[in-house]
Amino acid sequence: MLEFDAVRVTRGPFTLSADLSVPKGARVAVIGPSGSGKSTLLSLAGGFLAPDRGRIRVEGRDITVLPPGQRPVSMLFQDQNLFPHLTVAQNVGLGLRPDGRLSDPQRARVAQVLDEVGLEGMEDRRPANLSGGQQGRVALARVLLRARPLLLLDEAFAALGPALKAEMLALLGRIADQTGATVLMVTHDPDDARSFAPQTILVEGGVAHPPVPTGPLLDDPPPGLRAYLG
Ligand SMILES: Nc1ncnc2c1ncn2[C@@H]1O[C@H](COP(=O)(O)OP(=O)(O)OP(=O)(O)O)[C@@H](O)[C@H]1O
Repeated sequence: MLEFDAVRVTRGPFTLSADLSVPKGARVAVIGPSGSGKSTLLSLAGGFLAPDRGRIRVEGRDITVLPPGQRPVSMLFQDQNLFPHLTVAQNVGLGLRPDGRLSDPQRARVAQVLDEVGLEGMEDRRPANLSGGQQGRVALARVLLRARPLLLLDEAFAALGPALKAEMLALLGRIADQTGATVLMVTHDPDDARSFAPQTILVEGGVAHPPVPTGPLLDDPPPGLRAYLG
């Protein structure tokens, strides 16, 4: 369970309020017009931004003042957060030990998750020598290895073509099943929300609304969302 309890944050002239909870293991899309505060909501959960008011909890534990690295959270951005000078195996291994000094069992576990995401035989390559889809798999392998309770994606697959994006969403779904993670996914594509997320948080007019069923929301959107979806 992820809770935003009477959270409020101001960035210049912009204020976002969030008073909502997301059940454990849920898959939730975060949609809303550009500049409405979707990334702000994820930054609050990830610890990259501190609220002015309110508390944030994951599975009952107050994480409001914890730094990002100590939160039970993994976050994926569009650039996949890969280090160009490290190999695939080293990039994934960082999910277990930030200093990269893995024990033999940890190394075996890295090899296992690389197999699970279809990257067997690519352990020693560097990110520049991988396709976009393979880079996405490396990032997802790290998420799988970390197995944190909360997974945040900020338009992580927005740059991928439709077939590859569908493949990544399917892999993400398998990883979420395997780890039991709660997933919040910012997307501009209503089809992603429909296919991946039974629930959606609408961010609009300075408010992150509690999650509602995705289909009915998109079938009959409120005026602000309708204008944005076109
Ligand atoms: N570092 C910052 N400093 C001040 N204001 C910011 C900062 N980052 C974002 N904002 C403002 O906060 C508001 C919400 O931004 P946010 O990035 O959360 O929107 P978004 O819904 O993710 O937008 P988009 O869909 O375009 O990525 C915007 O009005 C933006 O101008």
